[in-house]
Amino acid sequence: MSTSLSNPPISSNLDGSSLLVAWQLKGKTVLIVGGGEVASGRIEAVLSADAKVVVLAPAKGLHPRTKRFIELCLDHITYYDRHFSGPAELHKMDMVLTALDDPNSSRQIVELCREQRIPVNAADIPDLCDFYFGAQIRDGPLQIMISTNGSSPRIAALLKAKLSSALGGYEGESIRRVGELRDRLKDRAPGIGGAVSRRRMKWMSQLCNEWDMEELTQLDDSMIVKLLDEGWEQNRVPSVHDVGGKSKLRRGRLSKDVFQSTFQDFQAIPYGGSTVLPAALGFLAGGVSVAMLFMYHRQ
Ligand SMILES: C[C@@]1(CC(=O)O)C2=NC(=C\c3[nH]c(c(CCC(=O)O)c3CC(=O)O)Cc3[nH]c(c(CC(=O)O)c3CCC(=O)O)/C=C3\N/C(=C\2)[C@@H](CCC(=O)O)[C@]3(C)CC(=O)O)/[C@H]1CCC(=O)O
Ligand SMILES: NC(=O)c1ccc[n+]([C@@H]2O[C@H](COP(=O)([O-])OP(=O)(O)OC[C@H]3O[C@@H](n4cnc5c(N)ncnc54)[C@H](O)[C@@H]3O)[C@@H](O)[C@H]2O)c1
Repeated sequence: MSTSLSNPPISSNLDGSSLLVAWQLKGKTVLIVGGGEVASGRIEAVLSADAKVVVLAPAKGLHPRTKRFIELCLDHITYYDRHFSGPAELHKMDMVLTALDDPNSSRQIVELCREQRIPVNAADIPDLCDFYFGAQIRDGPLQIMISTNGSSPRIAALLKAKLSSALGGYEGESIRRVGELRDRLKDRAPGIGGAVSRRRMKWMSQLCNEWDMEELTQLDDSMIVKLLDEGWEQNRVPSVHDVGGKSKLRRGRLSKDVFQSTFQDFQAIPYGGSTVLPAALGFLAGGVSVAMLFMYHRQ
């Protein structure tokens, strides 16, 4: 299919789904009403987002996991042993989650939240929710949420198991290391928008395309410095081996087309000095790499 800038492709699936975002809760306060098993999952989810949590539920209905969280996370959870008592409970809340065995109370709490424009989820009444939870896979900064938009939470849970088993276990660490490199790159070449931003984006994308994801877990302090000195400063992307790491060459890891297109995009970006020498060297290195990949594929 050919595309052009005047006729860019847009999704044909524009309605009937929900907005998927990574909501930032650090420093915010979340009220959880209810203390059963569902509430315990909510507590875990908001704690992983560094929120302050207020739990409101009679002690006699607490699930053992909810109890454990309350006992272990004293710094993060404020617990009140009582039923929801009215609008004053919502004071200064940034989000409210109800997980009750009493739909009437759920409904009332949701209405109060609406009046105060506080985003709310009621575990038992999807129609009243501002947002749904989903099945979650977490590995450090990697967060995968599977949502069936209210149609089949069980299938979301089953898909989670399927997707988890397809992961290698190193992705979270790769992402953490790349995050560190991105921060250091922004320190070295600061600025928002414009040519420097475009050049940073191309360089980062090319690195992630060319290195195997598992290789990225090796990015320690000294490799990061080398990458920036010998890669970024010289307008090239060294291999993991070039900066003192161990290569992990896999069959089919990078197609010739992908390599050539990212490499050409990267060359097209101007930077401080002359682009002729690095471009020529890059072209030579690119040619050699493509030839090596080609030979590798033919073995
Ligand atoms: C994904 C997950 C996340 C989580 O809760 O953290 C989640 N439900 C999970 C499990 C699960 N929930 C239920 C079953 C029994 C099987 C079944 O009913 O199908 C199972 C299966 C199990 O336990 O394995 C019962 C159920 N769920 C809802 C209602 C009310 C209703 O539908 O009316 C009823 C009672 C229905 C009734 O009375 O008949 C409603 C919602 N549940 C959602 C999320 C939202 C939509 C998400 C989506 O569609 O993707 C939504 C709309 C609101 C919300 O909760 O935000 C979590 C799996 C996490 C994991 O395993 O990782
Ligand atoms: N969304 C989901 O994933 C999902 C999954 C299963 C069940 N559900 C629904 O979620 C609800 C909660 O499920 P559960 O298994 O945790 O139930 P549960 O019966 O174990 O827990 C209910 C909790 O709510 C407390 N409670 C009741 N009224 C209250 C009030 N007015 N103020 C404060 N606390 C109050 C109870 O003391 C108890 O701690 C149920 O309605 C269930 O149908 C949702």
